[in-house]
Amino acid sequence: MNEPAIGGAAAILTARGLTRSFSGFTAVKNVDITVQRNTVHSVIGPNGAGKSTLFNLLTRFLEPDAGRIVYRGEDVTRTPPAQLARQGVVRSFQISAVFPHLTVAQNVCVPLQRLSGLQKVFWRSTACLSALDDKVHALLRQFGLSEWADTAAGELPYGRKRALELATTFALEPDLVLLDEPMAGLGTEDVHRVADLIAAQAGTRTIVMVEHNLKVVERLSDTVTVLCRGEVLAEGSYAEVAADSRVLEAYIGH
Ligand SMILES: Nc1ncnc2c1ncn2[C@@H]1O[C@H](COP(=O)(O)OP(=O)(O)OP(=O)(O)O)[C@@H](O)[C@H]1O
Repeated sequence: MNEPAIGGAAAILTARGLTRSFSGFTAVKNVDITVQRNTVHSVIGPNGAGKSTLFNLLTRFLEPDAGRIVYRGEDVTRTPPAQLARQGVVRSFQISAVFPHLTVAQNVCVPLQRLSGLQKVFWRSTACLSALDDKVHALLRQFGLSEWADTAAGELPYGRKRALELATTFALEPDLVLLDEPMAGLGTEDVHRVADLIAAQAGTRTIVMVEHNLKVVERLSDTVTVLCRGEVLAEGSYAEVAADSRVLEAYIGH
């Protein structure tokens, strides 16, 4: 059933009044969020602010105690995560798991195969690669992985593995991608490289990102929502929220 366009016509995902408690402790409290199509929307906040809980609620990995979620005009508050993924909401990195014993090219082939609707699983053979060769190699180029095509994914350096996770996520041509701390564990050089990869996708996809690296948030985000103690403390451009004294206090307080 189509819902009235809460959040405006350009909104792709809206949540209203999202609330979730654990054993009497409210981790996410009455959160409203509106994600505009083809923007990068980051969720930041001090440790324990409720970012992961919100992320899990939006991707339907957690049930809300209250509130509703609307995706492209449809109420998805109770939609199972797998169905939401089929509707174009793809979450890294849990869904786009990397298979360590497959090569990088074979890993990219898996989601492409799913997308193309091929019935049989050919990923151990060369059949898949020849059928989807051009697409595989275009994706590998796009994500800086061409020279690693024949390397087993498990042997990739950490930063390249993150690039592969992104490649398999974006291979599914999602309308909305949710990235959970894409810079976690990366060294400075890899942070720049992975941020470049995400920046290259921005504008043609909608990206929601939970991220601790504020430099990356500043560079990539159109909108930033700041959570503190489970509630929305501030929202706006990075410059706007960074200039908000309550945001500074929340970070210093932690
Ligand atoms: N499954 C759970 N059971 C009990 N408490 C939980 C659970 N998940 C989260 N919490 C609590 O909810 C609060 C918010 O946690 P959450 O992981 O969402 O915060 P976060 O902002 O992602 O933190 P971090 O930046 O440290 O990852 C924390 O106090 C946490 O201990």
